[in-house]
Amino acid sequence: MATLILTNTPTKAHNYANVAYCSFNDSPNFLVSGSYVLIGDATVNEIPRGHIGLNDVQRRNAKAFNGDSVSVSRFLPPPENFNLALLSVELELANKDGKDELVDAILFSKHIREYFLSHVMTTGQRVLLKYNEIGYIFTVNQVAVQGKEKTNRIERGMISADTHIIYEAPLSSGIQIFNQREPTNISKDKESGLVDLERCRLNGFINCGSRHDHTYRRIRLLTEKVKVSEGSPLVTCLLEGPRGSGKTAMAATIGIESDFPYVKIISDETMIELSEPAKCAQIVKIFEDAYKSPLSIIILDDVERLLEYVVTGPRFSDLIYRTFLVLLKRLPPKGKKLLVIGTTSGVKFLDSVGIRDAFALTYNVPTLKKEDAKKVLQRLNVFSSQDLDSAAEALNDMPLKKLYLAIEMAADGEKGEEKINILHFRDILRDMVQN
Ligand SMILES: Nc1ncnc2c1ncn2[C@@H]1O[C@H](COP(=O)(O)OP(=O)(O)OP(=O)(O)O)[C@@H](O)[C@H]1O
Repeated sequence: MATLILTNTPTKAHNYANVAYCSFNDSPNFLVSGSYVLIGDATVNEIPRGHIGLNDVQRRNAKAFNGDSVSVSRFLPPPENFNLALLSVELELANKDGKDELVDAILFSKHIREYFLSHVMTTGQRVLLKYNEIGYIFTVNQVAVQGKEKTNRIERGMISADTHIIYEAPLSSGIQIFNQREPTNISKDKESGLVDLERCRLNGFINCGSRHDHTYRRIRLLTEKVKVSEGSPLVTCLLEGPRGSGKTAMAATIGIESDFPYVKIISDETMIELSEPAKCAQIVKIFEDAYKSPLSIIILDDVERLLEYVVTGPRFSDLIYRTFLVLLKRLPPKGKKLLVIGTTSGVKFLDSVGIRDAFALTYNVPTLKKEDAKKVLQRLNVFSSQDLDSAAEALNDMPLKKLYLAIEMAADGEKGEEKINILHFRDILRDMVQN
């Protein structure tokens, strides 16, 4: 046990970390008041010897002020498993300026696990962190160490890549949490798959009119059929439509909303910088992992891009092509069911090489008609009611991606204004069409 004098963190930038700071000469690996872990590489020269630097939240939690002496003892993790299976926290905003925040539990947990990997969390501890440029504080309510979920005595453990985090946010906190799942309902495989899927619908998933909705319902129905049907254990379908019409977001939403234990997206992004054979190996591995789960969904996003299709030059990868042909026909083992959803904006090409036929069904995801665009604009609430029809008219036959782009560009030029000026919006659209 040692006594150190309390001071600030070296700079404000050091506030957003779950560490305490001390002089290089003072020993690292301390635990303050049973709560804070001091990690070795956080020691900095700006803290005088014999002092310990804590942020505001830590000081308040320790009920101590700058200049106070605090007792600090060396903390040694127990030799047995110390990783947290479960961390339950209460979330609040560090600065309450009246603005509400929507927090995606899956993405937020990923951030916490990466940022605080190997940090020790103790019941009652309050941690300040920054996420998407917003300051949050979480208070640790409950912890459970792997293999010791039933023991109430353990009140601390270390965050690992497998720690499942549960959030509570009182109504008054201004935080709304979504995508929160019970730990037992979700496998690690599904959770990592869901993170990739959530990235495909960063704008959420809103109703884009009856034609989109029709396709969406058809695919939903397919997932139900796969679940209950005694027929083929493999169902394959293709979502085709113009670039940016919303195919990926639709397939991702089907995956996220399904209760299938294994859901994975295969896209160019998930296989970046891999060689052709490595890509094939990864694709085969994903299918083989799916065969182990009773119910799986695999999304093949942008099939022509996965095939490395280019309009000029060597046209596509023969190796990936043959891999797809095999996998789209191979039946999962007995008792396992798989739904494969492909997306494409190059259906003619897929037709010409016989890949389209490998999918049992094809559905269209169209551009927006003006009544669809109006629905989306109403939801986004960026035009005054008298400009709504005119804006929707200008967007007739546009893919959703262009609608979002045009709105973003128009809103950029309207800093401080609540609604977008329709004339400015039309100018932007005209430029986009001309380019
Ligand atoms: N229903 C929806 N609600 C809200 N945003 C959506 C919806 N569908 C698509 N988007 C958004 O529109 C943009 C384009 O969607 P998406 O990438 O799914 O289109 P795509 O047809 O797969 O495009 P590409 O052909 O380029 O692969 C994305 O920013 C996406 O988040």
